[in-house]
Amino acid sequence: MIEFEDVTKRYPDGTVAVDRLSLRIPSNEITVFVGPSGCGKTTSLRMINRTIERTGGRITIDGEDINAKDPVVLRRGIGYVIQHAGLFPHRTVVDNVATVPKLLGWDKKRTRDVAMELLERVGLDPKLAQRYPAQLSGGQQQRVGVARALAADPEIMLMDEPFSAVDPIVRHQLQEELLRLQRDIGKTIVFVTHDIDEAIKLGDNVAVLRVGGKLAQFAPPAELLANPADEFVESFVGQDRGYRALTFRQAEGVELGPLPDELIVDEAGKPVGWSKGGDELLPVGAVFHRGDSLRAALDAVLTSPVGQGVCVDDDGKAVGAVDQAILAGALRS
Ligand SMILES: Nc1ncnc2c1ncn2[C@@H]1O[C@H](COP(=O)(O)OP(=O)(O)OP(=O)(O)O)[C@@H](O)[C@H]1O
Repeated sequence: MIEFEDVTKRYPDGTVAVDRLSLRIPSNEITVFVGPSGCGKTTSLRMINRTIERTGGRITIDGEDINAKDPVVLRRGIGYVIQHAGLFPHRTVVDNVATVPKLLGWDKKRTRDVAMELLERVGLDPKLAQRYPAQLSGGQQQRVGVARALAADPEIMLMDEPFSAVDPIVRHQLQEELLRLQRDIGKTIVFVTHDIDEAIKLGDNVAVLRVGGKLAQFAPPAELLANPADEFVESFVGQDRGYRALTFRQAEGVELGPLPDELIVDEAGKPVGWSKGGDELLPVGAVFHRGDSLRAALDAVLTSPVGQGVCVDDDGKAVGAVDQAILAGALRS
């Protein structure tokens, strides 16, 4: 656990970037710092690896004050990923990933093996290993940045707006991959973003900061959406928070109706379209799985041309349908 106790950062010009911040960042989970520009997110993050020194309070990792450690030793146990990846332009991809293992004096073979394995883990084709950063797309560079931060197998990963500089589609992919990776590696990740949707999607816990570096709320995303602590948090999480809160409600409890006769399925039972009587088929619309959220179920109903959302099992076989009336009942409960 990383604990902030009354942590303050006052820059030499008098700016108070972080003001008596107290919070506990649980191990092996993703904690997101979110808030408007200038609210002290980056300052808070960088005080953890002491690339910015706090001016008041205490930060401990597993009970030990980080100031009791040599900063170089401290940073070896903490991976750091930044916007635009910050790769070394004159080193190949594999050499970039191998940066810290080389500093630690690992032998060549082990270093290379670990670097290649990590490239694969973050979803990069091994063929890219010998390229230089400028020969990669922005999304690929970010993946290399994540692989480099993971190379020495640190307990903690600090990620400062790592996905802000890529387009929305790549950003979505990188977010999904981070969640997948985290299911395997279970690191303590502290992630900074100004995007509340990203915070809600990635965070096990979200710390909302307000300008002046004060903590407005620290809570799991579902709690943040359901019970914003004050007007600032409420306006920051957005107008459609009720709808977005459905992301955290399981569709599992929704009673499925029978498959309508108009739904045409193939021989494996997978939905192929809605029959209009003749040969023409209307598209199925979005489908949802049993374990999906109520938001996915609602989306299926809204995108279905006949107002019936199709539920499928793990093999893609249609197992039931829901309509507005069934969903309305689920929402009321
Ligand atoms: N070296 C510095 N000297 C003086 N003030 C600074 C310094 N670095 C940052 N600040 C100020 O501290 C406050 C917090 O900055 P910080 O970069 O931590 O915010 P942020 O929430 O990460 O912002 P953004 O989302 O825009 O990156 C801002 O008012 C900023 O201008």
